[in-house]
This record gives sequence, C-alpha cells and structure tokens, in this order.
Amino acid sequence: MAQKVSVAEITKHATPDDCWVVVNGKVYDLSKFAPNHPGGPEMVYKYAGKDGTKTYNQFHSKDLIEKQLSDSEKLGEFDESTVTDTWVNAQKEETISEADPNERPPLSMLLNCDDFEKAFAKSGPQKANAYISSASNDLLSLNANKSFWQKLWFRPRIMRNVSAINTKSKMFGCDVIMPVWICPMGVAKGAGEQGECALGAGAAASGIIHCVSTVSSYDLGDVLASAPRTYPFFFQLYVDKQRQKTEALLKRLETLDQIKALFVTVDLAVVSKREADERIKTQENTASYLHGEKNKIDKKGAGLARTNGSFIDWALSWEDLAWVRKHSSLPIVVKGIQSAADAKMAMQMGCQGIVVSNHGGRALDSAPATILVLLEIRRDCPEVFDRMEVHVDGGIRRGSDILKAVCLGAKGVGVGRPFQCSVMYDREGVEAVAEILQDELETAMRLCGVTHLDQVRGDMSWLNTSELEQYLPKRQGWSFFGSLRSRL
Ligand code: HEM
Ligand SMILES: Cc1cc2nc3c(=O)[nH]c(=O)nc-3n(C[C@H](O)[C@H](O)[C@H](O)COP(=O)(O)O)c2cc1C
Repeated sequence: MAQKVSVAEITKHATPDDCWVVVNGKVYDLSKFAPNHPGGPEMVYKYAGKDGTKTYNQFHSKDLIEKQLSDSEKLGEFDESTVTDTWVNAQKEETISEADPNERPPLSMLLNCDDFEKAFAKSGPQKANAYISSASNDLLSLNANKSFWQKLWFRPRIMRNVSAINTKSKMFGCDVIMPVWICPMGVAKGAGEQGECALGAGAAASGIIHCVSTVSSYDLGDVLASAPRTYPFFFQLYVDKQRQKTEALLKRLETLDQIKALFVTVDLAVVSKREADERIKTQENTASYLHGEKNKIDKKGAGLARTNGSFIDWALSWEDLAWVRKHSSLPIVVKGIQSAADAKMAMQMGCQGIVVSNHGGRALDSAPATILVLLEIRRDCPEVFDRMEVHVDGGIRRGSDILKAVCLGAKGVGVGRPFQCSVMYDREGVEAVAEILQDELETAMRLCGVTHLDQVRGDMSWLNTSELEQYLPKRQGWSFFGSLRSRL
C-alpha cells in the first residue's frame, strides 16, 4: 500500500456501489464488503467517501479490517496533505457519546453483578448501554429470567462441617474454578477498549471460560492470545446465510486447539425489536446513507442490533446439525433451548450439550424464564441430564443462582450483561465480577451445608420449587381425564 490517495479522489467514491472509506489513515474500497458487513451495510455506507475511523475504532480492533479485506480492496495511504476545510467539516457530524473515565464509580464500590450494569448505565457510552441492556419488546422474558431465579428457595442443612469447600467443576472436559462461562456477546469493544480481549484475559485469570461470539469485535486469534497459550475457550456460532462462510470459519476453528466446544445459537432466526436500542437516535448510526438524508431514521427506529443479524440464516433446521458435524470435530452445544421437547431432540440428534437460553430476553418476548425450562426438562425428560451437558443462562446474577442451577442438574451457567459491562474496567473489571460470583457461590454453599458441587448436582431435595411449579406448562400429552382413564 505504498500509493497515496487524495481527498479529491476519495470523495468521488461516495455511493453504496462505489464506496471508499478512510480507516486509521488508510483508504479501503468497501463496495463489495459493505453488503455483508455483520453490523449491517448502512453502518459502512454512511462513511462512503469519508473517514470512518472514529466509529470503526469504537467497535473493532485496529487490524480487523486489514485481516478481512483482500489486497485489491486496500487502495493506499490517506494523503493528509490534500485535506481541505470541506473535508474536515464533512467529518464533524460524528457525535459519539464516549465514556468519561472520571465519571466511573471506583471498582471497589461495585459489590454485586447489578452494580456493574448500573455503573455502565451511568458512565458508559449511551448507545452501547442501550445495545447491551436492551431486550425484546416489553422486556417480559428479560425480567422473568431474573425474577424467577428469586422464586426458587433453598432447603438448607446445618452442622455439615463446611470449613473446606470446593467449587471446582468440569465443563466439556475443561477444568474450571467454578461452573461459569462468560456468555458470547457481540462487539464487546463498544463497552470498553479491550473488548473481548478483556473478557478472555479476565476469564483465564479467574479460572472460568469465555465463549467467544461469532460477531466479536476482535479477531478470534487476538482474543485467544489474551489468555495463556493453552487456556480453553468456547466458540459461539451463528450460521451464515452464505454457508461457505460458516464452513470456512469451522475449518479455522479446527486449527485452534484452545477452542473446546462449539455453541450453535439457534434462538435468533431474526433479530427482534429492542426499543431502547431503537430509541437512541442521537448517535452517528442514525444518519442513513440509503435514505438519502442525514440523521433520518427508518420507520422502526435506529437500532443497532436489528441491522446486525441480517447475515444469520433463518433457514437453519435440525437437519443442519449433521452439516455442522461434518465440518467440525468439536462438541456441539445447541444454545437457545426453550422447551423440554427440543432438549430431547438435541439429545436424540447426538449433541454433546445444550444451553437453556432465550438470548437474555433478546429473542422471543414471552419466551419462558430459563429456570422454568430447566425445571420442565427435569420433570419431563430427566435422562437428558445424563446423556449430555445441560447449561443455562439468563438473569443469573448471584452465586446462589449458580448453586440453584447445579441442584437442578446444570453442568454450568452463562453470565452475560454484568461481564459485558465490566469491560468498561478492562480485564480487572471482568476479574472482579468473577470474584464476586465465586465469593457468593462459596457463601451460599457454606450456608446451605454443601461442601462440593457434585454432592448436590441434580438433587432437587436441596430446593423448594413450589412457588415455580404453578408456572410450568402442563405435561405434553397429559390430561386429567387421560390420567384418570389410565388408572381405570
Ligand atoms: C472488515 C471490516 C469490518 C468487519 C469485519 C466488521 C465486523 C463487524 C461485526 C462482527 C459487527 C458486530 C455485529 C453484531 O453485533 O451483531 C460489527 C458492527 C459494527 N460495525 Fe463493523 N466491521 C468492519 C468494518 C466496519 C467499518 C468500516 C465501520 C464503520 C466505518 C463499521 C462500523 C460498525 C458499527 C457501528 C457496528 C455496530 C456495533 C453495535 O452493534 O453496537 N464496521 N462490525
Ligand atoms: C450485548 C449482548 C450481545 C449478545 N450477543 C450474542 C451473540 O453474539 N451470540 C449469542 O449467542 N448470544 C448473544 N447474546 C446473548 C447471551 O449470550 C446470553 O444468552 C444472555 O446475555 C444471557 O442473559 P444475561 O445477560 O441476563 O446473563 C448477547 C447478549 C447481550 C446482552
């Protein structure tokens, strides 16, 4: 890229079909790439014939663009000597609200997972907060996820000598200090400069596992390098409409021995409406090139999340698991199970695991709270817990929630938003969340009279589920008259 490209030349290429963009002092032809941009094409078109550095850097690692684009799309160095006043003024429309580090409460003041979400809401970039905290429509599943964990009560035992306790566990063959993985979450760089690298480094330092999202801000190689060379990770897969792209990704994963399981996300055939995200209209992404006018928002709003999912294949079906298996030797874990029937299906298809999840309330609103699905599986097809690893996420915010999940039979739990928000404090923030959960788990175990997690895994006698049972769906194919008939 020795050649220099002038402002006059760049501004000639300012349409979706002919889209040159300056990023970090270099000029790229993004015409072919933009329609496939995982964050949606409009994000890129907005910078056609302009400098997109500020926005790009907010969400992506510096070298991502260099790694992703072909040589013919790299046009040369930006010729600074040709900058004019018109060019400078044209770049001024960007109004990204940035986090002010001085506004942040000190890490030592944050005592629980909720504190991290509150701190981010107060001091993180407004748009990033809307993206992270939002969920579908009326937030019914988001709120139910969390509040239903609070409707499950322990049945503690006393005087059990809890001086020495052990939270160590195994998840997909990996030894962990406690059965927790950091949920896959897109574009973590929006929350803090180190993005997924903070999540990876923090997970490794804390002895838990980071599940890296398909739509990570950093290249997977960089995320893996944030941890010691042999430290394990999981990888989350969105199947791309262009299946050959997914095949290439799976091929790459085969070469990365740090990846120990493949979480295939199946609950987001389309991205739902997240109104908090749609309502933030003051940010730079609201100016839609395609709509022809600056700062014009489409009829649905200005949501980032909505445009991001356009590449996800909504034709995905159970038969496709055989295709995934053909291209991957990793344990296959179906993420997004929302009924006992589908848990059973995954087991019958020979999957190694499932994650009971409704995408943190970001997929179907009114999807059941994940703890209810876990209870339903235990009631209707308990054999699932013996045949594969059952994991759960959604609203898990306390160490005691982890213990409850384990008593229900879970091998591990995913924690999402608190970790994403902790990235505002870099790796130290991630470690702090893990430390809080570890401490709370140990305390809950001691106060319950439990010394080792294997002692209680799948043992419902430690729980009182009465309050929740009224919310469980009726058994499939079960009816009062049917059961009466069978007794006659
Ligand atoms: C080769 C280059 C690029 C790659 C591989 C890439 C990849 C991605 C990915 C994976 C996402 C996350 C989607 C999700 O959360 O579902 C994303 C989001 C985004 N990208 Fe890019 N991108 C590239 C270039 C650019 C450029 C040039 C710009 C702007 C100038 C840009 C702006 C954005 C924005 C604003 C988002 C939205 C973040 C959010 O959802 O919160 N990207 N991109
Ligand atoms: C900001 C954000 C981004 C997410 N991105 C992804 C993703 O890329 N892939 C995925 O499978 N799930 C994604 N999820 C869902 C999480 O993996 C997880 O299921 C959910 O956040 C768990 O709920 P919790 O946040 O209440 O702990 C995302 C969730 C959030 C909050």
